[in-house]
Amino acid sequence: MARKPNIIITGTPGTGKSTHCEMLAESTGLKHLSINQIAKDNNCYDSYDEELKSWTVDEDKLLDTIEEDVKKGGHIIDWHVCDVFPKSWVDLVVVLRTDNTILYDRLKARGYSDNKIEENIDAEIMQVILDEAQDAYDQEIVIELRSDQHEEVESNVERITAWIEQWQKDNEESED
Ligand SMILES: Nc1ncnc2c1ncn2[C@@H]1O[C@H](COP(=O)(O)OP(=O)(O)O)[C@@H](O)[C@H]1O
Repeated sequence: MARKPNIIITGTPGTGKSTHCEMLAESTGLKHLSINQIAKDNNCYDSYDEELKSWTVDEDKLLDTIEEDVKKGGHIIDWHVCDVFPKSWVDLVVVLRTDNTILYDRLKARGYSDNKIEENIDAEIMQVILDEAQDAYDQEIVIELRSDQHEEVESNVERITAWIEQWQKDNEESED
């Protein structure tokens, strides 16, 4: 059977990663890997950041935990960090982008502290994650999609689904 692609859905917290991943997993049958949840379930942490009130992830332990599964293909990786996954694992990187004022409201609604909101809004303005994605992976596989409005979730998912179908066709052909 043909291999299925691995896709990273990344972006600043609140841009809509898990919303997109859930819908995409439903429409494609690819498996949604919520990295925050996996890190928590497998205790892949190394230290606690007092200022941000969150744990920092032990990336080596995290990669060891998911390697065997991800290498088989067919996974949607959902995390705000994208540049730690080996290039050979990754077929497409989607960076979600959200308008600052919309993102502010989403993070406020989530109950984030002012510090944490400010840090995330600054990262979105500076396009930190897009830069990281473009530095870590080939330009052709990194795409940037808007995630301001609900309708965009659906159109983005359609676009990624079409990309997956094309990828699978191309890969079947190259197997002949
Ligand atoms: N494109 C969008 N339009 C409107 N609301 C959105 C959109 N994407 C996400 N949301 C909402 O924003 C909040 C954060 O989305 P979520 O998927 O949890 O983000 P992330 O996983 O990137 O932190 C949720 O309440 C979600 O319903």
